[in-house]
Amino acid sequence: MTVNAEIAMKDRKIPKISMHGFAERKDQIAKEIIHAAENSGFFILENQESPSVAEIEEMFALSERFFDLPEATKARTPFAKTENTGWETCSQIRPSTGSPDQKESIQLQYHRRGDRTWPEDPLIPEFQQTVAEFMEKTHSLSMNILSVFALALGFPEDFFVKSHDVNKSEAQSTIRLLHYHDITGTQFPSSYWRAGAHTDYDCLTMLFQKTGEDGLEICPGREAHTSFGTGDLWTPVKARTGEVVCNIGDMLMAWSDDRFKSLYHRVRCPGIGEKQSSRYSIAYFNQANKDVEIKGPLGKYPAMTAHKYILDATKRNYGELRR
Ligand SMILES: O=C(O)CCC(=O)C(=O)O
Ligand SMILES: [Fe+2]
Repeated sequence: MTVNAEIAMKDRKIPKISMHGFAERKDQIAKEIIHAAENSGFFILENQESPSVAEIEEMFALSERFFDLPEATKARTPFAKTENTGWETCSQIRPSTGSPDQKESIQLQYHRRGDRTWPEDPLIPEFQQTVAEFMEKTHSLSMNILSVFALALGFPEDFFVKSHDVNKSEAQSTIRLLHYHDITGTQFPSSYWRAGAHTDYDCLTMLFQKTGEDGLEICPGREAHTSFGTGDLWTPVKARTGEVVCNIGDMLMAWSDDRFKSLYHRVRCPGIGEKQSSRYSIAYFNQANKDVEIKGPLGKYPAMTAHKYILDATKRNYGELRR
């Protein structure tokens, strides 16, 4: 690659798509989304009606209150690999790095609210309701985007809406609140990351970030959902409260016979001299219900249930989960 091409990749703009007037401008917005999914894999939504900037800020404030709880309290809802729910800290070792992510996170599923996989109500009384409402809003926004993908693949418009029914017991969609610890004064070796390079294994991730809390980087150029190599040209994604960073996951890359790209991404560990205070983010992973069969229109890959797809991916990604 020429030097100029390398510079172009590093400075590459992530497409920004305004959701203003989605119902009236759907055809235009759909064109932009499909172009972004086929070419960049990552795109940023702005001006969506819901969740609003105020609702996103409220969700971040709640997340901060949760992570401020004592570790022993948070550990009462431990991460369960087979369920893909619960709280973990500095325990996820990505296959790409071999060192634990410098973060803590809690994963929750909508249909399981109120059971042992959610923190008990009295800890933060409004936690469950606020998180559930935020999930509902983010889910609806996700379904708008997934409907666009369904039509582009030749499926009925509600195809992915039906396969991502979060009210059913087979649901697998998950929200993940993330807190990257304050590491002020610590210089981690270069093999340490806040989140090591990985692809997401869902259909579509909706990521919320906070202005000033940068660090996310993406790597373009992945051609098959089964390939694990990464390039070394990373593009930073600026964090802005209110925007929704969308990225295609491996499940949709498989479902689209590799037409829509699921890219490697990572979160840098800032070094001494950089802003090393806490970073918060929120990810909503749209994952098809367990019993749904993933089968692309061209049949490039053998059909597989979404249950097996997620189980295989969690084994790969949490295989070395440290306890
Ligand atoms: O925190 C971020 O910005 C990215 C998180 C992420 O990629 C993930 O949890 O899969
Ligand atoms: Fe990710």
